[in-house]
Amino acid sequence: MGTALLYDEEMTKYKLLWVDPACKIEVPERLTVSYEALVRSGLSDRCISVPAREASDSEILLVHSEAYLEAVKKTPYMTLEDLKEFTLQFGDVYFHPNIYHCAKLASGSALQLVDSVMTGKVRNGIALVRPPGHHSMHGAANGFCVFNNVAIAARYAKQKYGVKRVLIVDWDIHHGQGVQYCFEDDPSVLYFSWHRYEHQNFWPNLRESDYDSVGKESGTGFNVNVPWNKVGMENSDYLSVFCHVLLPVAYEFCPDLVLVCAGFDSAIGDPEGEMCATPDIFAHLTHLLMNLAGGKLCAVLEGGYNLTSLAQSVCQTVQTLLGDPLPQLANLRGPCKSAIESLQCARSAHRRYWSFLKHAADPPMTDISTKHIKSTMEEEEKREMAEEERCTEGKVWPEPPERLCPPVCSGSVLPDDVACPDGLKRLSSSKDLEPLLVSKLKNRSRTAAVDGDGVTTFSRLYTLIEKLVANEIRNGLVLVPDVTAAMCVVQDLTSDLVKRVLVVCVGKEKELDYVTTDGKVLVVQISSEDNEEQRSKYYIPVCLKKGCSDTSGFIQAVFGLLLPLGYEYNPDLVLLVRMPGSGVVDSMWQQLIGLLQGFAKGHTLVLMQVNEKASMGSTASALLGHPAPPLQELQTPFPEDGDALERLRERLQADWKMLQTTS
Ligand SMILES: CC(O)(O)NCCCCN
Ligand SMILES: [Zn+2]
Repeated sequence: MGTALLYDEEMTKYKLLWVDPACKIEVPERLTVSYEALVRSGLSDRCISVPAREASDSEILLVHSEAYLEAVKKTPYMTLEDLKEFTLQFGDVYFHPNIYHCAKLASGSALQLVDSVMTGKVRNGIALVRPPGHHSMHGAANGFCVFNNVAIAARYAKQKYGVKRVLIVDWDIHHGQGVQYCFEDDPSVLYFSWHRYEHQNFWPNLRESDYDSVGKESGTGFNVNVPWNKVGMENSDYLSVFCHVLLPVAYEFCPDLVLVCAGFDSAIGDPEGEMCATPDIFAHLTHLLMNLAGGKLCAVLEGGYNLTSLAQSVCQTVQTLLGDPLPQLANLRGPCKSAIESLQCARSAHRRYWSFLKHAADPPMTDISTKHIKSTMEEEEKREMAEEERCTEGKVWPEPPERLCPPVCSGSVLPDDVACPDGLKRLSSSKDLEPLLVSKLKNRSRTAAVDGDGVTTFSRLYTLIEKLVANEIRNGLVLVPDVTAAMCVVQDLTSDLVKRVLVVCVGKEKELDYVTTDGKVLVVQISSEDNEEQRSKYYIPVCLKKGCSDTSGFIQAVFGLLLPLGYEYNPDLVLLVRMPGSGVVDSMWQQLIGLLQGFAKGHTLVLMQVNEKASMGSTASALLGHPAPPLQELQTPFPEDGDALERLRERLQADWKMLQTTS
């Protein structure tokens, strides 16, 4: 299924008609540069164009009061003076004779997007709209927003499609207080927002934007705020919050629909955010949400005021929605001190509501919600300040790398008597291996026979790896008689082809004897085996008491450990090995394959034993980019597992900065 794109140039036909420094950045060009970038890059042609429409009164009244709607209805007939007068009652927003029309189109576009996704016409989509929505409230316009597009869409989805649970992810750099107020007592809508806060010194300066606003009454726990108390946040900070706060909660919540308040003022160069995350981060943020709700994701534009980074960020988001390979994110050095404090506060504020955060540490000693920034700046903060100057001063960043789609998505190497799953391209060995390599393989692999077909298998394997590295194929599935032997072979074959291989080993393995210490290979093993004494920087065993069949423990290990490690290690190839008898549940297996596609431009090599070929279909489906089915109702993870994972993280965080969640 495809990706919907909603855009209507009518929404460019309003602008600020008087002098107001707070509002001058909200210009029509925001929409035109975004759309034109999609056209120029060829991305718009790959989307399914869906027309905008006006939201009806009853749809707008799902969120707003009649009094407010009636008042806004009068604005098209107001004189300039009346419009100025009318505007004075609201904060940081302006009105225009045509803005009511555009606000109805913006909300209606969000509803069109929900219809397209919920009826299965498309898998996901984005609506390029203005005016934005997430600040507008029941009876008030605010922060350039007139109607709350995403809040209306959430209520509409519940009413029209009986959606039970809606996740709203707000990655705009401002707090969408309008959304928070709308759903804070509603357990069916989980609202997550990060936002520039600076201890309440940044607009809209609300006490309730802090991490301790967790929702109220039956909605307690369903409002997650992550305040940024410093500017200059980078890709590491954003990914850490996704891995250590949002994703565990989102997976436990198990939404039927994901709505994104897609504001791009959280990107580098934006005058409002003053952050340093690069536009390609949105490729990864989008990707990390795409395996929730069976892939049903609706992104609605909110803010974004640097026309260059806005256009780039929109393209990165759409390209991921279309299923293209992700760009590699280089040198992620882990969250900064301030981000860790925010992370730790948000996790500890929510640990009583979300079993995946149950083992989160206590809040930091320093009370970060005090209004006044500490007078004395520690050494670290001085250094960060210097870092910020350099980063926002420069306001230059590299153009996001091109994300080329390999001609073949998934290749397979299978025994001749095994049928190739639909969509996979069976590889035959293009050439025989050099005798030298064959002899190396012979004495390397422990299986007695690297007999005839063994060598054939190895040469096919080599061909597949060569094509992955050459980006002729995105990913591959390999079925072999003995995964352990094959693992060694792959190590040998890849050692001179790629710099870094992330090996994810699912299930226990007799002995893992090929772990390197030079960092060319990082092995993360998830099993019921407690190989703690063998642990080293590049061999990380994760023990689950009940093994891989315990999906709760498994998903916790994936978000709390595997993903942060993977981002920091930044491999050029991912080798995912499914040990026989691992017991991993198929939906979890597909989720894992989906998530691992975020690394190495999607170059994932899945190694399975022939006797597990029953799982080949679901493996192929995940490799071909189909969204993984939602995980069944997740039980509370076993306490010993959650505890062990926290301890393991604390021990590893000296070597791996992306594992830090405590200051
Ligand atoms: C949509 C938005 O969050 O970008 N609006 C920002 C308004 C800032 C007012 N000072
Ligand atoms: Zn914003």
